[in-house]
Order: sequence, then C-alpha cells, then structure tokens
Amino acid sequence: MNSRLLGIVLVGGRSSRMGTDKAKLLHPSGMTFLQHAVGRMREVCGQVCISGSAAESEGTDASTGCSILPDPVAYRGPVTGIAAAVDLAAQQQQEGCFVTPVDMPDLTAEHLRGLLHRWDQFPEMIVCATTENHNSIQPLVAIYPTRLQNELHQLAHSDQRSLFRWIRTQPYQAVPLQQTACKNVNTPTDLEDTLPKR
Ligand SMILES: Nc1nc2c(ncn2[C@@H]2O[C@H](COP(=O)(O)OP(=O)(O)OP(=O)(O)O)[C@@H](O)[C@H]2O)c(=O)[nH]1
Repeated sequence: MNSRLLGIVLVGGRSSRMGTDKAKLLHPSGMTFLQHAVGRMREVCGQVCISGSAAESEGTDASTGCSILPDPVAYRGPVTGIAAAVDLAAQQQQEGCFVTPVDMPDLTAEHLRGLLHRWDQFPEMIVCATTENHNSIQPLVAIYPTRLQNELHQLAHSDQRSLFRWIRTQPYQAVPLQQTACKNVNTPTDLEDTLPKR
C-alpha cells in the first residue's frame, strides 16, 4: 500500500447540471458514487481524504470514514481543493497527491494502478490520465507532486484556474486510458447511461 501519496476524492462544486449531490448517487455496485470512488482509491493509497467545497462539512464523512478537507474558499473549482490537498500532503511529508473525481463511475483501481506505476518511474513529474480517442488530458485523474505546491497556489489564486491549460505548460507523463474509463456523469441522462441495461 502506498503511503508516499495522499489519495484525494474531489466532491466539491455545485452539481448544478445533475441537480442533486453527485457523491450520493447510486453506483451500479450498490454503493454510492462517493463510497465507490473512495474504495478504488483505498486500493492504491493508504490514506484517503475527501476534498469538498463547504467549510461547514469539515470533519469525518460517516459513509466512508474519510477526513473531509474543505476548500479554503468555496466554489472556486477543483484546483482550489487540489492546492489545499497538496499542502496537507507536504505537511505530512508525503511526496504528492493522487486525485480523482467523484463523478467518474467507470474508473477502477486497475486504472489508478497504471498511473501509480508510471509515477514510480517519474516521481518528480505530474502523471495524468489522457483519453486515447482525443488524446485529451484528464487533470482530475492525476498525481500532483508536492514540489508543485507554490505553482498550484498561484494557479488557484489566478483568474482562470484551468488545470487543463496549466498542465500542458508543465513536464508531465501521460497515461492513456479508454474514453469510457474517464466518462463524467454530469447530468441525469449521463446517469441513466451508467446503469446496467435491462
Ligand atoms: N474540492 C472541490 N472539488 C470540486 C470543485 N468544483 C468541482 N469539484 C469536483 O470536480 C469534479 C468535476 O466537477 P464538475 O463536473 O466540473 O463540476 P460540478 O460542480 O460537480 O458540477 P456542475 O455544477 O454541473 O458544473 C467533481 O468531482 C466535483 O466534485 C470545487 O470547487 N472544489
């Protein structure tokens, strides 16, 4: 089990397109999306925290037993949560954060192991999933080294806060995954598509 990386599941944001909290949606496994996302992350990281927007939710999440790391400023996007998570990892003398979103129900621990394997070879670099069809960077399925703490804070405090653009200015390792593994569930229609077909 990897103790050099802090596992982070991103649950912040407004879930406005879904109209309900995506963390609480029911996954085909019978778990909630959050329990499923924490479970796959626990297979690769010894410590897993939840990164959320609401400061009032500080504490421990009862459904998973994970500590909640509230964003210092709510609703400023995932980079805010990732910068705070990298701070915690640095405080704990860990080498980085392994980040995944709560809304990719088809992502598995096996996919995460692929990124971890690459990071073992390139621990100084960002290791980021890309989807093979469009060669598109997936910044929310990525390992961020703690050495990038200051840069992540600068980005979090900037006007545009796009991890997607920023990663392309950094040395990074791309780990290609199938498009389906990184499919976001953002709307009720997306959710229908994740349910087993009868
Ligand atoms: N910690 C943290 N996570 C976030 C924040 N915004 C989004 N996320 C997470 O990032 C992932 C992708 O989120 P999006 O689909 O872009 O945004 P969303 O707020 O969940 O949904 P919409 O309101 O429909 O855009 C999900 O796992 C969210 O929980 C934020 O401000 N802070």
